[in-house]
Amino acid sequence: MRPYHQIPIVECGELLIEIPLKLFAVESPHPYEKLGAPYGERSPYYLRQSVVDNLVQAQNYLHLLLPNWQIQIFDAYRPVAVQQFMVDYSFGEVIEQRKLTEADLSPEQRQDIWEAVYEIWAVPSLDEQTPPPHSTGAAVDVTLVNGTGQIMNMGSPIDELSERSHPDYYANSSHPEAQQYHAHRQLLRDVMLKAGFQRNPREWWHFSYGDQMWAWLSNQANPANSLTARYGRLA
Ligand SMILES: C[C@@H](N)C(=O)N[C@H](C)C(=O)O
Ligand SMILES: [Zn+2]
Repeated sequence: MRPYHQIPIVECGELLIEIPLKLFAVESPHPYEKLGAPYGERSPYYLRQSVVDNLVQAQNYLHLLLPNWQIQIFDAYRPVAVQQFMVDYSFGEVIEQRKLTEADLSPEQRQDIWEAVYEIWAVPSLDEQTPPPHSTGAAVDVTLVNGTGQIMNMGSPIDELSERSHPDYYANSSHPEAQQYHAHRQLLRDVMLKAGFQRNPREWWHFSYGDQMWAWLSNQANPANSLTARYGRLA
């Protein structure tokens, strides 16, 4: 359980709709589809209606500052089966990086690897009270692309299992490159928050609107609020 799982979900029934991809840059091929994640008939490029509206708004704010830049969509809707697939895939990746063999793992090593995986991945829970954020259609993983179509360097790739994923990892560095990374992360955060999103405190790329994490972060930022989540799990 994470603290945000205490937030009640009052499902509003809003539709999951296709993201108008022609308005955005898009990571292609889709990073999890190319790994064989089991989307079935579903597409990752769907979000709840208000979440799409806010994403368009975020890009409009970006255009006021930098007319030719774009928000690049890395991932959006993620069925629980895909969440499970990605969690298992990441577990395997850590084993490989550490040059271990799954059959030989001690219980402590296994536990340590799961802790590393769940630092950035949500548990693929089927409990309706604790849905993975992306399975609600409220969460989106994004980055920035400049006017010449180059993906901005944020100082770490999306989904890296390391402290570099923390949004403020480069905040106090005196290195000019690191300051650039932080400036890019702040720009992305500023336009997304202005459009109503909240950012995951552990990941510079993960934003959501209307889910439990969003309500919890909004309530933390303003203790006078007692927001509930408007989106629960879809599948
Ligand atoms: C790992 C990253 N892509 C992500 O989406 N993390 C959040 C917490 C999630 O799994 O919902
Ligand atoms: Zn995410």
